[in-house]
Amino acid sequence: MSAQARHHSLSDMEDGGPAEKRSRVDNNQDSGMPAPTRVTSSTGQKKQTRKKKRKPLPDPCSPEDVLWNDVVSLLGSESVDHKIAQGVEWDSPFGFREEMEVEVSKLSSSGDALALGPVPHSSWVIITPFALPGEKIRVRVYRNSRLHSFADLLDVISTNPELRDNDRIKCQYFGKCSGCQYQVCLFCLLTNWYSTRQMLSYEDQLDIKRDVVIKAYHNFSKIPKSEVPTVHPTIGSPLQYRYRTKITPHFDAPPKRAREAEGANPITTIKPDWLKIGFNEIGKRTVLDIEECPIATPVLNEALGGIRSDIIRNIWSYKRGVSLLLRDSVEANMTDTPDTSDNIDNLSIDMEKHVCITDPKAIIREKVGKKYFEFPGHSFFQNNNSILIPLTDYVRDAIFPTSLELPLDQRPTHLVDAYCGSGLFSIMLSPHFQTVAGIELSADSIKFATHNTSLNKIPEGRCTFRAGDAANIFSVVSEFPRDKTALIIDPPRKGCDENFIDQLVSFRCKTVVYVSCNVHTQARDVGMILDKVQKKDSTEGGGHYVLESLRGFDLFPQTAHVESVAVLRLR
Ligand SMILES: C[S@@+](CC[C@H](N)C(=O)[O-])C[C@H]1O[C@@H](n2cnc3c(N)ncnc32)[C@H](O)[C@@H]1O
Repeated sequence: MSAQARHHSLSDMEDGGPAEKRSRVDNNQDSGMPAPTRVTSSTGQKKQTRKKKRKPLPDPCSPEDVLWNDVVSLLGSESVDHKIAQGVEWDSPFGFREEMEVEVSKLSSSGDALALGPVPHSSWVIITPFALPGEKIRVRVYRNSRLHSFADLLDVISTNPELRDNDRIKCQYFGKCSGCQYQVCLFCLLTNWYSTRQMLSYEDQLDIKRDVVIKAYHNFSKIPKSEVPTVHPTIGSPLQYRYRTKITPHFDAPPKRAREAEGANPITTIKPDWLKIGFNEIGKRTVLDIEECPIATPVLNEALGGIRSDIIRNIWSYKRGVSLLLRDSVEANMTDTPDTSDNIDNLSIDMEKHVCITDPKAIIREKVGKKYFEFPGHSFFQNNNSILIPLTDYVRDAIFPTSLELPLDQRPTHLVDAYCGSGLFSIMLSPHFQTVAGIELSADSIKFATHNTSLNKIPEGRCTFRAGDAANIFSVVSEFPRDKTALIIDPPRKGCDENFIDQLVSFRCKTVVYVSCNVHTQARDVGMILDKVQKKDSTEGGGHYVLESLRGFDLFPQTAHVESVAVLRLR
């Protein structure tokens, strides 16, 4: 669900009480309809006419669009088409703060409960957080949209014992905190990203994430069903709590009235009531005070206490709110040199000494298997270290499938790493290639990707990195032997642009492994690649891609997000 949609804004809550709000929703302002215009009738009385103006439809593949597809799938496309033909798809039967009981039918791709409205409004969908399929719930509507309304969960009247076990919830802030939304890369801010799944067993979480991958390819890839492989079970994270290596809690500066009441600015050790240091409260713009975050690594939680005390002591000196950065870093140990052999077997990282770094300019160090990665605190690195060996091994095995049993002289020798960050895939897989070329937009990350090749003593000249738009890599690697080249793509949430895809289609190397934290844009891009390659193949020859495999990786346990890996092979 979109951040916009979930965060029923302060104005929703503050400007006017329920009655005023109720009339606003009845007038369809919240549902994208314009305010009624007042005209004077022949009797001199004012009456209202309504000019219908449609709200723009969501951008394809946006979180709103993903949700709309879930709504259509629950209502059935015939019923939806019928409502649209009647022009009533924005006419919600529900008013602001209207309460009702519904039964949850399924979960949306962002992890919210979808229910049909109570009879006679069962061709309208109600969307609520924290409830599970099969549960009877009481909800209160706070916003209407196209054939659906968003509602707060008031009560779970009857639970689904097959799915829900509240004893599994390990976080005291569960149900209130939207913190994870603020802990991921910038593009993840566009989506709601919080811990909604703790009441589920881990196996159920993995199954649900597999369904998200299936649905994404069904709704967004435009690939014929017969050409979409059976999605493999989601690979679980070795750590399901204490895994996040980066958190970004925040706090507001003292409000004016508190400053005035305080007079001077004394140093204090007692936290004023208004001071909250943590993550946003779900559905609000207020901060929820967080003393520990169970999905963050232990060193971050240990540091959080001291950081909070420092803020409390100096709170009166802050003129503005602050967003903090806490990153888990392996302390540099000169006796612990990176492994230079071609063996990238996993080593336990438990022996490492970890520290919490808060300076965005400071260098963070992570260890993945036997390799080290250094990068500035402000730059991108995957946030769940515990699953990086399974993930990079999986990508390696996709490029060198044992099932193909290729003779040595036909094995891939060249790797292209698009959107390479500070070189994770390039460096982890470098022992298996003669030549690796990476590209990445952030010049800082590229500086560190190059540094990481020396840090890991990768033979000189094997890995080269350049800063720039990913599409620029194809002119650099034009001499690579296509039948022995593999391409890894790991773009941000918005996916690849069409220029990149066009050049990929012309380049057409043997294997493409597409890793993505947004399976919906991945499905769209993979569909486009297959389509464009097929058209080119039918006119120019050169082979077409098949979508060989699809699988989710749980980089984000306890949240609704899934990392998806698609493997394309040229035939
Ligand atoms: C999901 S991260 C993956 C990074 C890396 N593969 C890793 O696993 O650490 C996506 C990366 O794409 C970079 N990026 C964003 N837009 C880009 C573009 N147009 N061209 C190249 N890189 C881009 C971002 O800076 C970010 O480092």
